[in-house]
Amino acid sequence: MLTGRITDIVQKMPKVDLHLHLDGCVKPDTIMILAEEQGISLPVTDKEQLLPYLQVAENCSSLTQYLSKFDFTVPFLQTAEALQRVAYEAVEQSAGHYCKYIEVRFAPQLHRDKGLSVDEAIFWVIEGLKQGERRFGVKVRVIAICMRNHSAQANREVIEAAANYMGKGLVAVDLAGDEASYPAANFRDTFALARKLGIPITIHAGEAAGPANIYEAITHLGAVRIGHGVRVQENPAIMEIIKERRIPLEMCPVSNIQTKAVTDWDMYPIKHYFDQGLILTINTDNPTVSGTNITEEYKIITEKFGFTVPDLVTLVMNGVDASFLEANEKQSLKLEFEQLIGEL
Ligand SMILES: O=c1[nH]cnc2c1ncn2[C@H]1C[C@H](O)[C@@H](CO)O1
Ligand SMILES: [Zn+2]
Repeated sequence: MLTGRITDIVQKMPKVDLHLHLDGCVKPDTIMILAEEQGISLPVTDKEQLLPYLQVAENCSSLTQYLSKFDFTVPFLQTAEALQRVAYEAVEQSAGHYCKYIEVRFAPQLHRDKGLSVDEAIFWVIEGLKQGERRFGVKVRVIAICMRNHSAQANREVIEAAANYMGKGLVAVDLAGDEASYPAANFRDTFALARKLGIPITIHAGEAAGPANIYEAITHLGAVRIGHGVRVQENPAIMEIIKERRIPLEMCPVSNIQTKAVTDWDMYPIKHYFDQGLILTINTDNPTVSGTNITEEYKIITEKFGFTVPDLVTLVMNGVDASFLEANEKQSLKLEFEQLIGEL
């Protein structure tokens, strides 16, 4: 158990969340409302019963099983109103955990069943996020995701639309989905276009497949951050490159255990990576799907691995440093964090 003091610090500490999926943080209440509004019938009548449809079970055994939860939620997120609403609520939820900056990611191509264009999907998500930004005082940016199981053309559309929103709320592009079935090397052309258009890149890698994907992501796709990267230790040479180049890993502890990036908490290499000098950031991935929140993530790693308060501060500040904000914005955020941390 953590002492009261450290629990208090974990709670009140200003935080960032750099790896947060929009469709992974929809509240059960909101699904009930969206179902009613959109005339979609639900398999259950109250929100407690709804939770198992949205959240992975204790015995989740793979990333593909984990990803199946999104099949339930995504059909509710096909309109401008729904996207705007869940984006706003993502900010609200993060604000409740003292997040001062978040990067919300989503895959525009998953939200087009009712006729939205890629551009419109991005527009409405940014609208909701901006509304949340103003209301809750959290700085927010968006990351557009290309999906591994989508065509090169579909992913090209995402990159092209993302380019139009650079400087207008969007800061980067990503690749997500079934990593084991679709290696990073399949996406060289997609991310060559992102580089050509000057869009920063983060890539989910080393979660459901080995470090070769991490190597591919940083050397060929141009990733400057890695989503998860949990399995990098399987290749010490690649781990050395990640360390040498100071590539931040967006670790999402609860999700990483659920997807079986490692078998269990005893095998989770977070403290080892930290002690080795890798640049780690702590994030939620999918609060609803994983049944987590950012406070819980910090609590768990502190409890299980003995991170000290100065370690936690390092992890938080790593997040500020690794953000895709402009240099001057990052500098102001850093100062704000230093001040807030000093007051703890
Ligand atoms: O942890 C993840 N790994 C790979 N793909 C993921 C993860 N969490 C969510 N996704 C997928 C499922 C969502 O529908 C999609 C867009 O947010 O991204
Ligand atoms: Zn993710």
